[in-house]
Amino acid sequence: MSEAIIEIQSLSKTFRTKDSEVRALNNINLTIEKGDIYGIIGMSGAGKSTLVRCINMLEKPTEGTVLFDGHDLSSLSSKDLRKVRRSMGMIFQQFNLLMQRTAEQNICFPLELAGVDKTSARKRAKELLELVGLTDRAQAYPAQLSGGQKQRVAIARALATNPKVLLCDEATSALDPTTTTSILALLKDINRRMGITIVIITHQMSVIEEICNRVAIIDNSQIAEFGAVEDIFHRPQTAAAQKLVYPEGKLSDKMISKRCMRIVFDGNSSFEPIIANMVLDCKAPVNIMYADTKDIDGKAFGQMVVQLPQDEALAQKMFAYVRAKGLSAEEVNGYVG
Ligand SMILES: Nc1ncnc2c1ncn2[C@@H]1O[C@H](COP(=O)(O)OP(=O)(O)OP(=O)(O)O)[C@@H](O)[C@H]1O
Repeated sequence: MSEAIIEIQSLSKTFRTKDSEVRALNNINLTIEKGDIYGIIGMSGAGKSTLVRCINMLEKPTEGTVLFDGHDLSSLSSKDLRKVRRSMGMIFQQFNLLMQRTAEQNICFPLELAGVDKTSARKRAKELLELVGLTDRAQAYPAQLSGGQKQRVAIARALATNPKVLLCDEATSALDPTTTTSILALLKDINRRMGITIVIITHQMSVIEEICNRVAIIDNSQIAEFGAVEDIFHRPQTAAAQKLVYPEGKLSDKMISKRCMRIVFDGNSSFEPIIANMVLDCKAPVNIMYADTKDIDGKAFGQMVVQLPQDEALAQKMFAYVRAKGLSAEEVNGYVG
């Protein structure tokens, strides 16, 4: 049975400066369950970083509560809060490593703060360096490491105190696509092997699709939509979700005032030439406005947007054809990114 590890209840955060007030979070309710890889996605300024900082109480909520493993964090003494924080590892976009310390010494750092003796700390650091694939770089300084390697050290450091949750704030945003994939694979492996719950803050839907099982979309300081990643990717309900899921920009100019069908390939169908067969079956041509599909072991993943014929009966026939093949299809009428 699933069990909540983080419960955010009616949480709001207002920043007050001398002459202004910013409501960064407005009535957030969110439950993250043990073992989840939970994505929190939104545009710049939506409130993502504030939310993650409220989860570990680096930022005190103006209203509402955060329950961590059943404990109301705002009711804890600072000593207890420090203890709980050790159960929440965190990694950042800019890695935040200590530049004057080697990889191994960076990993030992939180253990030293927790009062662990040097020998035990070094032993644990060695295990973690092995886990993140950096055994041979133990004595390297951050300046001698690539971005991906630095993030691996940061992950090892975050895991040093055996956290229950790993909070990742734009952890792959400074990395190239290949390195991003390898870091996400490492996080997935850590989640599976160690059972650590992972919270991923990002502005990239590709990150969510790659490793998260659940997602919350934060827009304008509020949760616009949340649920299983598959459901949101197939059927985004709100404008905020659609903006993230649809291939924005790449087709917006072409799609203005055109009636289109978005088809999602989720790996349940083999990659038969579905559009070609639909055209043959319906005896009407279509324009492919956008396609981002990939073939993995003979299964199709990704999405495609095709312009539908003007004729209503033909358009409906095309929807029926695609859905009969077990694919999800929805209309994106006059969508402008
Ligand atoms: N310490 C602060 N004082 C005043 N305003 C703040 C503070 N921290 C954040 N804000 C404001 O709160 C809002 C949300 O910011 P936040 O950094 O949480 O957004 P974000 O979604 O993480 O954005 P980004 O992806 O650009 O980092 C913004 O309007 C921001 O200017």
